[in-house]
Amino acid sequence: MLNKKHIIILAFIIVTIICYQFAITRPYTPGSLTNTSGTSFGNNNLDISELLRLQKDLKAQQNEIRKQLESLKFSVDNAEINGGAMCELDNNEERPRKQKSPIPKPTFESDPDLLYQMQLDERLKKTYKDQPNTCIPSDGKLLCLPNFIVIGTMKSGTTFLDFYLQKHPQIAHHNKKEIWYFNSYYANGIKWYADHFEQYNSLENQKLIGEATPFYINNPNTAPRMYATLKNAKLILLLRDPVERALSQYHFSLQWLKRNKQPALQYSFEHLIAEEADVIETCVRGHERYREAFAERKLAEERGEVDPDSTFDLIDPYYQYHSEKNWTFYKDCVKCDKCFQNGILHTSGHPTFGMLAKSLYYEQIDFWLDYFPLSQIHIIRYEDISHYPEKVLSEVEDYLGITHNDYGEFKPKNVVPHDKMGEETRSFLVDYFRESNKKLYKLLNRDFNWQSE
Ligand SMILES: Nc1ncnc2c1ncn2[C@@H]1O[C@H](COP(=O)(O)OS(=O)(=O)O)[C@@H](OP(=O)(O)O)[C@H]1O
Repeated sequence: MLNKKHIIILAFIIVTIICYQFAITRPYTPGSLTNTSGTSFGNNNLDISELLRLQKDLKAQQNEIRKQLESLKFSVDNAEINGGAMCELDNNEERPRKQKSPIPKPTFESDPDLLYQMQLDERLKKTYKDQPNTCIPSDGKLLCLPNFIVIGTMKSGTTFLDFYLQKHPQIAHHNKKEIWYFNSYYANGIKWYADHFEQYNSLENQKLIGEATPFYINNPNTAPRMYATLKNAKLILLLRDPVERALSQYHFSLQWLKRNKQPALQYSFEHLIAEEADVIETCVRGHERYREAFAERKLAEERGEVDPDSTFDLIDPYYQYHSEKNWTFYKDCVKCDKCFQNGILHTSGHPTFGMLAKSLYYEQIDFWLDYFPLSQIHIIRYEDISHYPEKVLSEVEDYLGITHNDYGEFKPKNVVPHDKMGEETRSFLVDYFRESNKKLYKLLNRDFNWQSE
């Protein structure tokens, strides 16, 4: 009588023979034997109908072998269950009985299609990304653009975040943190933009691409351009207590002007913020007057009181006063109709401009919401970076759909040492940002716990 060992050896021999059979009767793969015109291939010179007949025969043989294999496996399994009990008695060992289902489940041996499907699934998994595909074909290669973009704000830890994300194994390297494509170099085109990032020639094992330009958030051209180019990109926005952010920008500006051999700033922080507050007020007020006057003019034209071809002049004393100063950010503001509507002065990227305006977060985000939904903007509270850097990074990783990385020790980046501001200035600024902060907390349904009182 056959014992378990014999059955297993026999089964092994049979399986080996069957595997050999499979190897020589592999399933027909479209494209391997025929071309699109249906003509014959190779040295055998077989025609297509003969090939199809052969394929049918092989499939039938294959099915027959598969059936035999299943019944053989079934009897081996049963013998193993029964024989197992005997072995337990022979060896006087306690061994748990195997709970085998009498109906065999499909395995690789019994179903080569299953093996193929699993291999395919594995391959698809490798190329699957929970990220928008931001690659386009160009000159026979893939041109890949960012999947995520840190859009601001200036002086809120963007260098820190970018530095550590660049250490993540699933993030591609860039040749610089701030590319300024959407605010300043848009005309250079996407090839120029893509050249700043490590590129790939296949979707397999592709990394995520990202950059961090803090001036994107406050430039009125950026959101529409970004929407037109990368409307599915994941956006990241860091926000710092607006009062502290403004002071940090001032000190950074002093340093920047020196480093770039520019004339030093003539004014104190207090002087600049007072002046900017006046400009913002004027700018917004000036635009309101302009709109009112323009509406009146249109009515007068309709009533036939004014010749529509005559010029429409609005002499606003505030407007004139600030225009004469030729401030870049005032000119930007004049050009940006949408900014006026939001009551916000969008400022140029120059570090000395917009110490207040860049801290009016609600107004800036409100503008972006015309292009991107809030769910597409991951917001980080700057103050959490120093207290919980691991948490901040792991939340970013979750948002980007990448693994949690061990970054080692965290160190602050881009630090500009400076003194604290005076109490009077602080209370002016706290007051100045109160309304905007309130609206921000409501919009994001989140209390940033900045010094509001
Ligand atoms: N880990 C950590 N903890 C606390 N603070 C940190 C950290 N890393 C960077 N920083 C501070 O972030 C400020 C620089 O921000 P940015 O890199 O966004 O500046 S920039 O806009 O790119 O110039 C700058 O703030 P100031 O020093 O007040 O100017 C940095 O000191």
